Amino acid sequence: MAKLEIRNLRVAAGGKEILKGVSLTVSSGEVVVLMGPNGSGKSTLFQTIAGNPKYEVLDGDILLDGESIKDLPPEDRFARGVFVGFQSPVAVPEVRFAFMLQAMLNIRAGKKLTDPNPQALAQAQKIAAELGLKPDVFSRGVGVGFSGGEFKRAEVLQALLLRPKIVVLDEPDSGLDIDGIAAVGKAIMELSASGSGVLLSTHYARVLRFIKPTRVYVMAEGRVILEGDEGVIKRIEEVGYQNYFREIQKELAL
Ligand SMILES: Nc1ncnc2c1ncn2[C@@H]1O[C@H](COP(=O)(O)OP(=O)(O)OP(=O)(O)O)[C@@H](O)[C@H]1O
Repeated sequence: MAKLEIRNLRVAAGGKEILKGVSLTVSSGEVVVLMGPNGSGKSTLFQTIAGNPKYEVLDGDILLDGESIKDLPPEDRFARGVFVGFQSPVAVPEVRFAFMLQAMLNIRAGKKLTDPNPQALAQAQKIAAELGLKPDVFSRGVGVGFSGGEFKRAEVLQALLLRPKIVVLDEPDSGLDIDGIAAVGKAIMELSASGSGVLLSTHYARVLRFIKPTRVYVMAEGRVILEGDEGVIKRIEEVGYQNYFREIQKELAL
């Protein structure tokens, strides 16, 4: 049973404090959804979980299975089983996508980066087909010429291959056509059913056609202001964030 715990995290970037005390958890088998208006701090949280050095932790902690990973470099967090898929992944033209997948699996299996791993590649191609990812991406540089939807599918492909303890996905439904959302939604449920804990951000209730969230957190201005269930996502979609915030303020005042 794995657990990622974000404890009262305060984070600065570009000289200003962006996260102002964020706490949340995600455990094996859970699908936890993070929502919040543009600029509320969701991507900042995910970058901090990944260990991007541009994001400075001022206070608080990130615990994996009770141990702090806050000061570990990104590759060690990955090796311990934390996989983060970004909102706008970067292209790495020098590395073929097939080589990167093979290298990731080799690292995890304690093999050399360059060891041939035909079974892994065959498995990756099978999953890619299920995700609707065209076979030619394997021979291209990582992300080179990938469409928005191909980027998202490629990230989910990596998660499905690796089966990490914790999968963090920043807007996995953005840029996807409806078949892509269905394929990625199915993959997210499969990941949680097989024991990964999934934390994802989204702006839209349409994901609910394909995923069943365990819990929903809502962020505003660098803080988690609310924890609820999928009803929160539906209500936000109906009335918008600002009206929703006014509604819950009224409720809290009653
Ligand atoms: N490296 C940085 N330097 C300066 N400001 C930053 C940096 N990274 C993020 N910010 C600021 O922090 C705030 C939160 O941004 P963040 O990308 O985390 O929001 P978000 O909730 O993911 O938004 P969106 O829904 O638009 O993706 C924004 O005001 C953003 O401009």
